[in-house]
Amino acid sequence: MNRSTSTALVVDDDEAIRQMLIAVLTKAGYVVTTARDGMEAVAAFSTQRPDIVLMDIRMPNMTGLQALAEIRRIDRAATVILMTAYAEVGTAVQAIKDGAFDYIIKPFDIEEVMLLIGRSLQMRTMRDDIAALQRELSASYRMDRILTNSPKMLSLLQMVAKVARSNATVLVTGESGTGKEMIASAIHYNSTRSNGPFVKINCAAVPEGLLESEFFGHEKGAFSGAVSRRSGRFEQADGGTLFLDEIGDISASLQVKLLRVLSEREFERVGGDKLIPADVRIVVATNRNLEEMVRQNLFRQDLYFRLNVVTLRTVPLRERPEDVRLLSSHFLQRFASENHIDVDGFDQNAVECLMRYSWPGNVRELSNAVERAVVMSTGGLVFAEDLPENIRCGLEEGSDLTVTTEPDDRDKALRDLISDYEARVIAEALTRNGGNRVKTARQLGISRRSLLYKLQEYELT
Ligand SMILES: Nc1ncnc2c1ncn2[C@@H]1O[C@H](COP(=O)(O)OP(=O)(O)OP(=O)(O)O)[C@@H](O)[C@H]1O
Repeated sequence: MNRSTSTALVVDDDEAIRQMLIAVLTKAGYVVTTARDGMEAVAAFSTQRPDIVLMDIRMPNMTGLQALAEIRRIDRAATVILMTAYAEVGTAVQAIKDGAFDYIIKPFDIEEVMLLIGRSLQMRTMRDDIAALQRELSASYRMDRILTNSPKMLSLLQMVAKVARSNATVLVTGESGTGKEMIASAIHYNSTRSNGPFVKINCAAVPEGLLESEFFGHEKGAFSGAVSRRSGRFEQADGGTLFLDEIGDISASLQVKLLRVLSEREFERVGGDKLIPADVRIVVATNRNLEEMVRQNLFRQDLYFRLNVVTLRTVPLRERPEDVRLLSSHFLQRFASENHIDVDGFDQNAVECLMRYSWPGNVRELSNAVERAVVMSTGGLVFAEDLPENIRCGLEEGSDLTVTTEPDDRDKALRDLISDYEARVIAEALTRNGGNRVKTARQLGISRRSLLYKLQEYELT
């Protein structure tokens, strides 16, 4: 903060102190206004919003403490320094608990006052910077960062917006790489907890024996290796959202403990006996079928019910071909700029490959494929040859579209083999889309007219 433009409000019923502070602060470059009691102070604060308030505690009409409460009601981030006689230090300490920045004891040393004011303004600048950073961060998780042209995804995002407003526990299900974590962060950053922390833990990535301490923290000496007290993710997420990814992977005993926190809203650190309140909104995700796990007694039914207050299902990429085009262009631009490669777009064959492939790894796989293609390209257009081989051929692992040459195929010309393959791909896509030619053409990345032509050519009508 630029000190020359900082504003200060001096509040004291003692005229001499007011004059003295006006003189010193003005000399130091502050713009100073004054008030004679708490009531005037609150009125001045609400119209002028000074950067700092220097206020006596004992004043007529409204005391400094009452005024502090009123000022904090107007702006919780107000910076207030209280002035007090030695006998009132106990009250001043209480005032700090109530949100005052600090206090000074009268009679005070003017240098000490200036130092304190400087420090408080520094803190204020830091706090503003952090808030701006948090806003930026939350903006980067805003829903408009989730790119989609798919009606299914748009209705999912509408649900996300509704759910975000509540405090309900949310279960996000869906295949790997479909954006479950993105949905969880969108819930957090669009909720009333968005200024609190968004803490995540991948339950499958932490060894089973350590997961309980990762969740709840531990006391010093709770187990060998617990050399000091450590807070867990529940504590770190206090006032915010805790995202438990791969929840289907937690042990039976941890399921019991999680159920307890969800119902009682408090927990103990491992090796501790103090109950710690859990002011945390829980979002969990899994790509496993929890219902089936419940049937097989692998997941507690009561926990499943607790987690399943609202379920959001992400949409696999193969069910939203419109997003393949949108996301591949987005990733192309992103990776081109990150790698300083001058790329204009995809060549038509590359687009066809991208549209034809069924993306078992979903958006993550698409992002990796485009990154590779951009890196492999020599600039200009990205060609099919730049894509990973399986995508170039429209194959995913285990695909029944594998091209095998039958004994009588061996004599066929390459052109005929390619035609046979193309006919199979088109027939498959047509079946997948229930015979809808518009959808099939869009998915294959070819025009409707060329689809009709190929249908005739291959007698697929
Ligand atoms: N609609 C989208 N728009 C932009 N980027 C997306 C979209 N969906 C997913 N992504 C990106 O794809 C990647 C995978 O998404 P995310 O990690 O959220 O998936 P996930 O379902 O949680 O995966 P996993 O189950 O493997 O943990 C991330 O880099 C994410 O930013």
